[in-house]
Amino acid sequence: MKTIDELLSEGVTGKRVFVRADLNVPLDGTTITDDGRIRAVVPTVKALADAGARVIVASHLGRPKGAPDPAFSLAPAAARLGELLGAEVAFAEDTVGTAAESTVAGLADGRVAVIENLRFNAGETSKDDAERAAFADQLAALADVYVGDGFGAVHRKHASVYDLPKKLPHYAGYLIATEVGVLKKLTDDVRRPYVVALGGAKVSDKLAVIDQLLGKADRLLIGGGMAYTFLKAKGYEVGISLLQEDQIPAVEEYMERAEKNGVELVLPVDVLVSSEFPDLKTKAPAHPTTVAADAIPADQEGLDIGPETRKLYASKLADAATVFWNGPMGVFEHPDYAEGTKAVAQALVDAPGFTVVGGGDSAAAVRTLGFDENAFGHISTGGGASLEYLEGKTLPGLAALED
Ligand SMILES: Nc1ncnc2c1ncn2[C@@H]1O[C@H](COP(=O)(O)OP(=O)(O)OP(=O)(O)O)[C@@H](O)[C@H]1O
Ligand SMILES: O=C(O)[C@H](O)COP(=O)(O)O
Repeated sequence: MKTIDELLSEGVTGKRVFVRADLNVPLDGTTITDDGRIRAVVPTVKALADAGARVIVASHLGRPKGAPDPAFSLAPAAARLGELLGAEVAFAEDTVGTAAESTVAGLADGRVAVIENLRFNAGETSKDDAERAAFADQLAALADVYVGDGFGAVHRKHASVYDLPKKLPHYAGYLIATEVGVLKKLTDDVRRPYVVALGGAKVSDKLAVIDQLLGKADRLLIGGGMAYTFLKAKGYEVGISLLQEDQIPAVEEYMERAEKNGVELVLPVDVLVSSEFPDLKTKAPAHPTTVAADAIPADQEGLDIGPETRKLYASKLADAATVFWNGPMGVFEHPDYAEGTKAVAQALVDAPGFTVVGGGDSAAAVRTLGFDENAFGHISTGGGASLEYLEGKTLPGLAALED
């Protein structure tokens, strides 16, 4: 993989450099609630700009349906990037076409532009190779060189991640180099006990990872939205909790295999439930009830792990030599459902070993709940991406940079 340092030594003055970042930050309306992913790409953007490149920063945000949707505009992220760089950042209101072309044409050497959300275009995420390649051609027309630095999205076979680097000279940015360097430590010679904690909401994406982790981790702690498919597979009723019904047979097999292989698969023993998802805007009191994991009422959903589970998970992390944690334990954005995530974060801080937190929302949770970033071994910008890396999968965005 060629790195950005090689690009810089070749000289970039006046070159149009396309930086594929992951600016998929949590938003409350147009307010960014955690700018960690923007800060993470600053070293790459700054180095290129300082060397006289014309920098085009591109990213996805959320999961719009292949068409413009103002709720997912990158305009707030562009403004924040400008503040962090201490320089004006131009914003193109379209990803490709006239608006993007004229913004890029107007860039002076050493200046930066952000183009609108890549996923406003169906070609970005298309499963059709030709459609993706056609969109990548449009993106390629904007630039001379490609720098991949959106670690959080390298597991996606998307046009800007996988197809575009094939069309331009390509290099890995500083963030990707750092992330891969740290995660490699967890795949090469991991110190034991190795404990993995999994939660969050992208259940279908992340359940498959457990298949591989069963051969690697000593203990798996399951929380967040992920837990209810396990509880259901155990024969419990989960009410209206997040559930991946089609994965139940796979989860049953994971539980059997864990037992056979001597991997501790730890599930919640109690959960906080409510009949309503909380209002994350007003943060109005949600008045949840604590119930045993096998007593979730039919009309209620589990939204955090309960107090006994918090203690149990803390005890399972207390002697860990290596920890990887992805996915909040509950809907931490609401104070009534933040205690589970706080307890696991605190247990990582207290654990004697090397701790890695991965994921956009997991990293945001750690910071917004008031933890010191330096208390963790590494905070990765990638959730699904880091899990798939640990799984040993070939990640499209890394493979494309290696080619
Ligand atoms: N029990 C639950 N029910 C519904 N949503 C939940 C539950 N527990 C956690 N969540 C939600 O999960 C979301 C985060 O999940 P996600 O899988 O996106 O994690 P992540 O750290 O951002 O990883 P990635 O980077 O892959 O997106 C949070 O917004 C949180 O509110
Ligand atoms: O949040 C993430 O994990 C990355 O930005 C990738 O987003 P995605 O899961 O919507 O592809």
